[in-house]
Amino acid sequence: MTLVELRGVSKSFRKGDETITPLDHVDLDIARGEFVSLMGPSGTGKSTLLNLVSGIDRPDSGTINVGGTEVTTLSRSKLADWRAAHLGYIFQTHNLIPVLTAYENVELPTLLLKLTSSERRKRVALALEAVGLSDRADHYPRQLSGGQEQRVGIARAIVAHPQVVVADEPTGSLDAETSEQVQVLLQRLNKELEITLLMVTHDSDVASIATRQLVLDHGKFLDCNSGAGIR
Ligand SMILES: Nc1ncnc2c1ncn2[C@@H]1O[C@H](COP(=O)(O)OP(=O)(O)OP(=O)(O)O)[C@@H](O)[C@H]1O
Repeated sequence: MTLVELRGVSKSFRKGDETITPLDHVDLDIARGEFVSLMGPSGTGKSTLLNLVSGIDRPDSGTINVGGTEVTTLSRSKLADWRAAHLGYIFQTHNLIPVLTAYENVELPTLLLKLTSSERRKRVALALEAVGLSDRADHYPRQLSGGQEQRVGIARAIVAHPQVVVADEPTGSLDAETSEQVQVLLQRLNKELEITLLMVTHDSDVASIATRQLVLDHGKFLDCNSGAGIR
């Protein structure tokens, strides 16, 4: 069943006198439970695609449907509510708030949801458990290793039980061993918690952990290991 559906999506930016079109009438289907990796040369529009799927930016034309919601038609305030409930975002650098503990950082997105305080506590505890950091809940980011910080960032991305998690180079700033741990974690989240993932990476080894690999170049998807879902 298709969870993310892009149809005829285009996005251009003006750079001085020049217009660049990172995405040119792109179609894409991602099924529920898929783990899709997206590679491609620098500046080809990978982050732009993530920003469109997550409703951070809007396309110039085309439609983007996520879990039955036509994201492109939502008002700014509806979009913020939708994103809080249905979308998780993992960044290259974890973007944790230094004055908040791991628990409080993970709790943050849930404050935008209508939950009782006991439901909220349960969700945060489950998310920290999923990334193996229950024992670090009271630690501040400076008291955590780089890999642990990234895992807190991942717990924060999944705490709202989103339909889709997008990840922009989640291992990009990690050493090889820590990157490996995060890759194993992402695969586990996909297989065990059935989280649908769309991950941008420059590293073909990291891309290979996904169930489907896409390459974006000159505004189009070029290549993948399965033709399904791309035109
Ligand atoms: N808000 C913006 N304003 C102007 N140009 C933009 C904006 N966002 C992206 N671009 C341009 O669009 C193109 C695609 O950018 P994007 O960040 O999506 O590429 P990318 O494939 O993720 O690159 P990288 O692999 O280097 O992260 C680039 O040329 C970039 O400069």
